[in-house]
Amino acid sequence: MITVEKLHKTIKKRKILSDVSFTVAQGECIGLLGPNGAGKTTLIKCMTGVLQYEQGDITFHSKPIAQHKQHIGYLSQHTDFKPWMSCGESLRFFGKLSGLDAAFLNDAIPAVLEEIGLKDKEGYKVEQLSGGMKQRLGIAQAILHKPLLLILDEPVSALDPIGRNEMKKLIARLKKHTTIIISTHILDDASEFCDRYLVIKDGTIIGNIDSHLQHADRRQVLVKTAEIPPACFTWADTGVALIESLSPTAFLLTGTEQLDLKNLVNDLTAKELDIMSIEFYEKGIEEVFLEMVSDT
Ligand SMILES: Nc1ncnc2c1ncn2[C@@H]1O[C@H](COP(=O)(O)OP(=O)(O)OP(=O)(O)O)[C@@H](O)[C@H]1O
Repeated sequence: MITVEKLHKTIKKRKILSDVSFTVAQGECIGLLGPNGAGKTTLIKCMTGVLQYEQGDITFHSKPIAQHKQHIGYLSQHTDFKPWMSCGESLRFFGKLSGLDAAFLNDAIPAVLEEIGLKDKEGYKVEQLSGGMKQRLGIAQAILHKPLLLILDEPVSALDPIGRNEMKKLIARLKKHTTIIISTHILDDASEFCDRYLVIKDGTIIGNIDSHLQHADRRQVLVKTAEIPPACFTWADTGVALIESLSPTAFLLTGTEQLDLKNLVNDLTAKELDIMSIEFYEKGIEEVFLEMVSDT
């Protein structure tokens, strides 16, 4: 379990993080979301010990997180590999810096390169790698020592759709045995592997979105019809206050209070509307996020 409690961080006399508190349970995969400049990277740097903070506590299994550095894997926003080094040399260099011994690295490097889809690239120079490949090498460096906690700062930002897809599969594999915190702006991808999201804005956590919760607003119903409703059709007397046409055959209905799906189906069928599907409207993570950051 990771606990961040009342964290405050000031940079150049400017408050960057203010009273940040949250917990992450073992095995959870948490998405850290927020607009540009919200403080995500600063928070991550405080958690990984890259930055000091003037107030607050960060603990991992009840001990200061600084005592668990060997259990943390970190992919920074900008990887810092030397272009003239090969992938294998780079991993060996960072592995040695982390105190990993040569015998361990001999086995671990080919295995991790295979895991992240850079098999056979051990001898490739970093300067020969694409941006996406470099980002994958960054992940390799972060997971080389088999960390218990993996913190990834925008791991998919430089990847093409194929690379993103591979990354999603990799994260899905890693989350089986690793607690993961991911900062990302690519919310649709994150929704495939995150259990929960922390939303940060102006250095403060403004909300927590549980991805298992259905973001359905029971006042909103999405109706799709088999055909364009006839000109004589009217939505009147169905208890619906607002109708938004999303397409000629898709309508978002909003009631002043919770809508009763069964009554609505009966009313619309009585009006001979040819319903193809009807369901409570479920907001996507992006829509929920945008509402949160614009409301506060
Ligand atoms: N070394 C620094 N000196 C001055 N200001 C800084 C420094 N590092 C960060 N900041 C400021 O702190 C704020 C938070 O930055 P941070 O990089 O943590 O945000 P972020 O949420 O990660 O943004 P992004 O999504 O754009 O990466 C920004 O206003 C940034 O300008």
